[in-house]
Amino acid sequence: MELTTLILKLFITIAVLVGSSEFTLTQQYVNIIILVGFVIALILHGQQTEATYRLDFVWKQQATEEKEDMEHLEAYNRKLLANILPVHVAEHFLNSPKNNDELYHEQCDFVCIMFASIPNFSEFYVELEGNNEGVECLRLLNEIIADFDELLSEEQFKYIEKIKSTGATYMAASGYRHVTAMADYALRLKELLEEVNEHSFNHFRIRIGINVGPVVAGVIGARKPQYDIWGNAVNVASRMDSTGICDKIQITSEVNQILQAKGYPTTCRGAIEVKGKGSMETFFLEGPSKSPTRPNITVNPLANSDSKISQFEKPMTTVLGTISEKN
Ligand SMILES: Nc1ncnc2c1ncn2[C@@H]1O[C@H](COP(=O)(O)OP(=O)(O)OP(=O)(O)O)[C@@H](O)[C@H]1O
Repeated sequence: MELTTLILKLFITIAVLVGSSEFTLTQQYVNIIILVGFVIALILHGQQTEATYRLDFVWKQQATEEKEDMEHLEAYNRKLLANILPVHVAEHFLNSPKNNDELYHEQCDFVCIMFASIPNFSEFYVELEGNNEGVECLRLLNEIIADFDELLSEEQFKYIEKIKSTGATYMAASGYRHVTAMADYALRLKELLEEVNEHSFNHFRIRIGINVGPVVAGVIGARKPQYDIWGNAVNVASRMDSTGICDKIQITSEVNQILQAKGYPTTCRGAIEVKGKGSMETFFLEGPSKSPTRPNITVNPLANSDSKISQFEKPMTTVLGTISEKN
């Protein structure tokens, strides 16, 4: 603005001088050339300023778009990670420094572990031309596992964490306050498979085992991290499944003690031989709790007072089978 005023003033001064008789014709030409040069310089300056402003605007817009893209990517990565790992573990990895190769592990004093298998799925799985070399069988298994996953998004099961599914075996865990939720979940799995059988005209049978005890939780692998739990309590839970009976939920005496106190009907199976454990008395969970008002917190006869609250106490977001389901 100031520059424009200055130029105008200069123009007027020159015009006055040009008009005066003191100036010769040559001087007048020189002055006109100077004036024209000045005007051209002014126009060029104006254009340059406008170009700079435009460029600045485009860069700012690009920076905003890139920032938004980065934010979307970060949110997407968080979602992906939350599908693979429990939320608190995913947070740990997101907040830890890059190239952190340290093994992530946690000692959990008391966890409820469940294994649920469909033993006769292997009979159903056949690779034939008619079923797209077995793909149709896998499609049905995927639907069953996705239904099991979907159940976990219900409010009452939010403290249950899916650990993994291996073939036709589904593994989940919960904190010590949620043994009853795990029992309810196991009962729902049975109902769900019955519904699947009705709709698909199949005769799948489910066999479930539940145990409680201390575990070590950790993440194995860097490029394809897998969250898992290990320990004798996990082995016994797996044995409760593998030594179980189809359509039954086999539980250890510790689980039985907790569930009975909460009004769940159970029956004693008697002593069975468990590899690595010898003879174990086990029980079957027969149905839902008969207690009308069942408090959320389960009194745990095994937990000592200074027992650490495991990470399973934290509510987990739904862990769905396929990544795309959550996005
Ligand atoms: N984190 C886990 N995920 C899946 N399965 C597990 C896990 N930990 C233990 N198991 C299963 O628990 C079962 C009992 O384990 P254990 O170590 O007592 O026996 P094993 O001799 O290694 O197993 P097996 O007799 O099946 O060969 C095994 O079948 C094992 O696959």
